[in-house]
Amino acid sequence: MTGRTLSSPARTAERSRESVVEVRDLHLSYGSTPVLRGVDLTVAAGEVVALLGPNGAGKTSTVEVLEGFRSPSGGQVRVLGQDPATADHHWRSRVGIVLQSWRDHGRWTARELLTHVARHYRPYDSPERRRPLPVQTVIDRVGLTDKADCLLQTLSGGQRRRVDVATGVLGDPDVLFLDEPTAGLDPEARRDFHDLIRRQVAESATSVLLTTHDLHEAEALADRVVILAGGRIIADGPPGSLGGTTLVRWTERGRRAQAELSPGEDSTAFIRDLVADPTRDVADVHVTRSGLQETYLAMIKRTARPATADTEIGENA
Ligand SMILES: Nc1ncnc2c1ncn2[C@@H]1O[C@H](COP(=O)(O)OP(=O)(O)OP(=O)(O)O)[C@@H](O)[C@H]1O
Repeated sequence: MTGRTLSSPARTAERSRESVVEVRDLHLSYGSTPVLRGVDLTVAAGEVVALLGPNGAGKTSTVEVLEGFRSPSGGQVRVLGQDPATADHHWRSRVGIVLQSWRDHGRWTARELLTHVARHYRPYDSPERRRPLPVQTVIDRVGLTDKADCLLQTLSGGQRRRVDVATGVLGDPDVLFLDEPTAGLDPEARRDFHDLIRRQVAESATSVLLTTHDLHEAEALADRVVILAGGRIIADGPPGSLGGTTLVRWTERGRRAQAELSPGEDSTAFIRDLVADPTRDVADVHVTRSGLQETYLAMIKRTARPATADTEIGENA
């Protein structure tokens, strides 16, 4: 495995929390084409995890396996303690899903659709977990108050996406899978969505796994960012641990020098010591900080090279 992983104390702390999603050595092929080649992934109770990766990396495929909509070629998958492929209706009532594509309910209003879906959650209501949430509450939370009684086919793409999200949270899920939930949303709707997810996690300790191409969203929302590329997880850690390297460049006795500091290192102290050292003739100090975006792009680029060789092996197999 290439790329960065969580430091071991953080990983140990995370493992000690109850795992709501547990994936070990997940393999998935379409025909003879392997897409997932040994994915390991955990989501702890109440944790928000963002799954990142380039187009075609296998994010949707992974989420579909976790939802029980697609059978893996190999590996172990547990969601809320059960195998999604064989889990029962009670399990399904505890899982919220927002797929990438719309369902076709254009001649219904948002309220009609949500009222219809809400009925399916009623048998799973309990004093500990009231299911479903009141339809009007969900409508208000996703910012559809003014559009709740309009036909879905008259709503904009972003408004329809809000309906999808509303459907996903209606059952007050224990775990919520969201496939590119904010694609096509305007900045205000995106912020509303982030607030909705934070509230869902705070009030119901819902665990969330979302796929996104928006690195700012991952940084803003996720406790942990997981990067999928070349069929494997190439990085896994809090957003701050995956970005934030600092490149310090300077000239010393007329020659160029540089140092790359990792996120935990104190760059201010490094620079202070550098310029204070009387034995070194340091000048022209430049500091560049890289965020998650730079780290992500560098990791994807590094992974792209061996992945080409892997593909050839896979095709010959
Ligand atoms: N039903 C299918 N049959 C054959 N190949 C498929 C099928 N679904 C997906 N694939 C292929 O599997 C790979 C992974 O697709 P997937 O949709 O899981 O990727 P993704 O990471 O979600 O991509 P994106 O970011 O573009 O949504 C792609 O190469 C895709 O063409």
